[in-house]
Amino acid sequence: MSPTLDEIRRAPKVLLHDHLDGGLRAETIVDLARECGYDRLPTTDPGNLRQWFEEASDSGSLERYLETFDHTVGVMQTRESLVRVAAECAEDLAADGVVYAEVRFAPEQHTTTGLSLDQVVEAVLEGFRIGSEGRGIRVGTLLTAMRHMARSMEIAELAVRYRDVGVVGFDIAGAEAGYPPTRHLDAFEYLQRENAHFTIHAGEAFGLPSIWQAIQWCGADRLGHGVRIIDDISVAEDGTAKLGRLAAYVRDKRIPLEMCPTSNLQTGAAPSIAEHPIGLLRRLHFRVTVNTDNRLMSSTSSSMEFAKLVEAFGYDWDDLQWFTVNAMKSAFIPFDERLALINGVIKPGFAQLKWQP
Ligand SMILES: O=c1[nH]cnc2c1ncn2[C@@H]1O[C@H](CO)[C@@H](O)[C@H]1O
Ligand SMILES: [Zn+2]
Repeated sequence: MSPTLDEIRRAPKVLLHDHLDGGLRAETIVDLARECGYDRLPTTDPGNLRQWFEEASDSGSLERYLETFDHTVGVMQTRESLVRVAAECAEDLAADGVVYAEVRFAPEQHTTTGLSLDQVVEAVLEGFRIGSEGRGIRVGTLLTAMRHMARSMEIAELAVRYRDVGVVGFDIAGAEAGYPPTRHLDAFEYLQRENAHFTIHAGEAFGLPSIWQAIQWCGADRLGHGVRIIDDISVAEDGTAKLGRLAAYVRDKRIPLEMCPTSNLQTGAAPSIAEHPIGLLRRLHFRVTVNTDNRLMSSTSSSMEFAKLVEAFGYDWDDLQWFTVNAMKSAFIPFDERLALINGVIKPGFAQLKWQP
């Protein structure tokens, strides 16, 4: 019997790729816009607004997809709004059965009314603390630098400054084509010298050169999306696969792929769930993880991403546990803490679901 959406919601899940400014509740956007006088929302009806985000994000282009963030970022410019959005994020993830999450956002985008980068980070950390308390979830924060801007070194330093109080890593995001990761090489080299962890959005809207740079020039610990790694894999008619040197390196080194199936359909990175590279990459035992990217824009959740994969690929509980353990192994928190979650929470949780009458 394949796992149902309701059962999947009860499974202990791990989420490594989720944007804070891509996961707001529509009601909250409307409230915050009213409070801060933001008057550019396409509609102030929460139901219509939710639908607007989903449709506007479904353009087949990453650049157009990213335009919708003007509205979420636009209402996240005060300490109170950042605390609220982060607290609700933790609550929503916990309600979906996520036990460990790494949520990312770009501090540099939240300073238009005068907050300092430190104040922005402190507000978000406070919100995650409030929203996680007593809900059986742990939330780590990733600080993102925008790849078209030139503040990555500052943001990398910010991530190191807050590493002991909830920030677990660093990322770059934004339009990929025209903005290769090597533009930010100084930031990545600094993080490596500081023994800090980072992931890079690569191989989503641009191909193998972006993935190659992220890994071999910048030293990324994980890849955000990384779907285009399939351009370096050829599959014969009998199903046997031949890996090129880069794909082989990614698999041999167990470099985690933060895959986000629904988001990829919207930005045109994959044609359908059934044809999504995740099917092949899972079969070839790449270290694949399953993520939401932007729950608002994609109208999704961790459970829904899993449910779609179950439907398209016939995955069972063992597959879902494999994705989940992969994600926990790939988290940026210390090894002993990852192990404790795998053995103390994830394996017992899945065992209970697998053996229920
Ligand atoms: O899938 C994606 N690819 C690249 N950039 C993204 C994606 N989703 C969101 N952002 C960008 O990351 C910023 C910080 O969270 C968002 O404001 C958005 O511009
Ligand atoms: Zn992303």
